[in-house]
Amino acid sequence: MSVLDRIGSPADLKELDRSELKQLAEELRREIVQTVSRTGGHLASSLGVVELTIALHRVLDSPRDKIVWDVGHQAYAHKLLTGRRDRFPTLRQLDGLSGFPKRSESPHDCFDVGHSSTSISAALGMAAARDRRGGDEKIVAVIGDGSMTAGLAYEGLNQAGHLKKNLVVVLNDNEMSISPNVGALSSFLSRKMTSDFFIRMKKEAKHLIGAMPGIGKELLQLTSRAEHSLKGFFTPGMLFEAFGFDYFGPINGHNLDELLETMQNVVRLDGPVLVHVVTRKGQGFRPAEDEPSRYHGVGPFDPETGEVVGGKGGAETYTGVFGRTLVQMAEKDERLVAITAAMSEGTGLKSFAQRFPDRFYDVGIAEQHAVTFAAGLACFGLKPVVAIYSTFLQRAYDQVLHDVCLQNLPVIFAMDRGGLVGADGPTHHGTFDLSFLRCIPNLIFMVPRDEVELRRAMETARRHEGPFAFRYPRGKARGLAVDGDPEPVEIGRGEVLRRGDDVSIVAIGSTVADALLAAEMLEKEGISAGVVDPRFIKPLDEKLLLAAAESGLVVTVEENVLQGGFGSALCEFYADAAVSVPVIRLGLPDRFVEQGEQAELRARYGIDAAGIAERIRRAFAAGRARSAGS
Ligand SMILES: Cc1ncc(C[n+]2csc(CCOP(=O)(O)OP(=O)(O)O)c2C)c(N)n1
Ligand SMILES: CC(=O)[C@@H](O)[C@H](O)COP(=O)(O)O
Ligand SMILES: [Mg+2]
Repeated sequence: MSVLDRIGSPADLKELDRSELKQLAEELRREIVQTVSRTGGHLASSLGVVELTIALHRVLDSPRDKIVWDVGHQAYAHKLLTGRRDRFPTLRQLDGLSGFPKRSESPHDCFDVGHSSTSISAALGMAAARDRRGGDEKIVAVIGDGSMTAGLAYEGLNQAGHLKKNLVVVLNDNEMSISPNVGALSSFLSRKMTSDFFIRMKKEAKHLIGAMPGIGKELLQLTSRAEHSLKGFFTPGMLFEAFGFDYFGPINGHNLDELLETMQNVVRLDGPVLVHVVTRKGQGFRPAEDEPSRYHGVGPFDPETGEVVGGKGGAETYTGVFGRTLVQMAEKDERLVAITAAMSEGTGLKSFAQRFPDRFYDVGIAEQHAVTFAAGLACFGLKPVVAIYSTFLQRAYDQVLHDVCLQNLPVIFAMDRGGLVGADGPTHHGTFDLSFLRCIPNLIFMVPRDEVELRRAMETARRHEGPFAFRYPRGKARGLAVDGDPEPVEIGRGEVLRRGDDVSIVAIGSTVADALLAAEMLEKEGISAGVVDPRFIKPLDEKLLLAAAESGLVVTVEENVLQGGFGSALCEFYADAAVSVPVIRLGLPDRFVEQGEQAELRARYGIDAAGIAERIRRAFAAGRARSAGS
């Protein structure tokens, strides 16, 4: 029987001796690699915190005590130790175990996550609530150095230092976000200390200077000004101490003895404490150690060699088309600059960064800043392209509205992962943007149906002197030829793709292809369906929509929530124009959609070709039944 076989709940960890704990770390890593090699998932981050997870569960009493994981993409060992081993093979599958902590999944998951940098605020809220009701639960937030680049984390630190609640923040520092971590803070944290003695010496020198009666404060300020010669006095701890935290570290996050000793001590302390743990992303699996970005979120791979299976060949991804086209455009238009919030791989900006290093900005996980930074660039005549996942743009809503659109600034929002993203599930589906952007004045919003149209959207956006957004899906494009310079489209002009007398299917973005397939199916059954691509969510092609109504039945299709989405826009327009026509709206319901493959989810929610055809078939069957009855 393996050590892992003996762990039914975290309480069982307390029965193990130290050597068994080390054995457990190995077994957890093996189990994670084996499973993720089949399911895909966030491998490198999870491998990096195996010892930390064991130490926390050994010292704490979960679920009474709380571990608040930031992002939650590193929580696989936590899942395995908290009674979910039998379901682990279903990780990230339809109706399976979530890739992130989820309160509905286990009492050991105390906060739902997926987006970053929430852990300190959430943990502080729990600590404040605990104290109001007079509890003594221990509350620990675990946040990565990448997630510490977000302003939200500092808002939490700031209030924690003020409230002085008992709270432990573990900073898991592996010098990596998805790509190597960026920014001044990252350089500060990774300043290497040469020995324990040296660290202590610096700390004591700082305390000594600061404590000098009368002049300590001034002297400390002086030392910071004389930056060059006295740089060595400053340790990462000073930053957190300034926020009112007691700082411990840096400690080796793969040394269980060191971790256990530190955690045992810090959870007993009063007030906010920060433990700086240094780990290696991908620890224990060579390919992931060597290429942590590649194995951050990885598809199925060979567990022996790490070689990723599948994925190669076939059509290029939308992301690839976007990245390649942006480089091509930037060669000709010097105003174009590109911005990412820590997602240079995911948004396809790697080649742009290589080709135009001084026109590329990775701002860290700081979506709000990314958008306002773009607004500033635009004020000085540049044309910033904010390449961002739809789901992460949610973070920067006010910046889009207040800093860009209100001032009518020419910022381009290239929204990747629009629509259903698949295995990451509800935290990551980009299924709200049609609704939340549609209501913002000045913004032009196009949803290209394929890669040819994506490139045309980019060119249209480049020429437009105001805010312009376009969204495109995760995954492979349609394999169409995309050479040469893209032609712009007329803003607000859609297209009739197929004529039909009985029903008009008005489909937007990636749903257009399915609408065309559905129309073909229906034709064989004697239903003549037209297909219209309105191209723009805003402004609407009113003439085209009026013409669509002439068929006597309009069906809208979108990969977005129905509330406030494209179908709503069409109905509002028909109401305002006093057009009376039955409209059937197909899209996502008013609830969070689960994880699963994109195709599985589209089928489940009836927005694939079969679903669209079936809904129209039913409408005609009901119509026939009605006329038979009258
Ligand atoms: C608001 C938000 N923006 C971007 C992301 C995408 N993302 C997920 S993990 C990650 C890097 C996190 O780095 P870190 O916190 O250091 O964790 P590590 O993977 O290094 O353990 C990023 C950028 C996200 N989840 N949330
Ligand atoms: C945890 C997180 O937010 C990212 O790692 C995300 O899972 C990336 O998604 P893609 O795989 O679509 O790039
Ligand atoms: Mg990191």
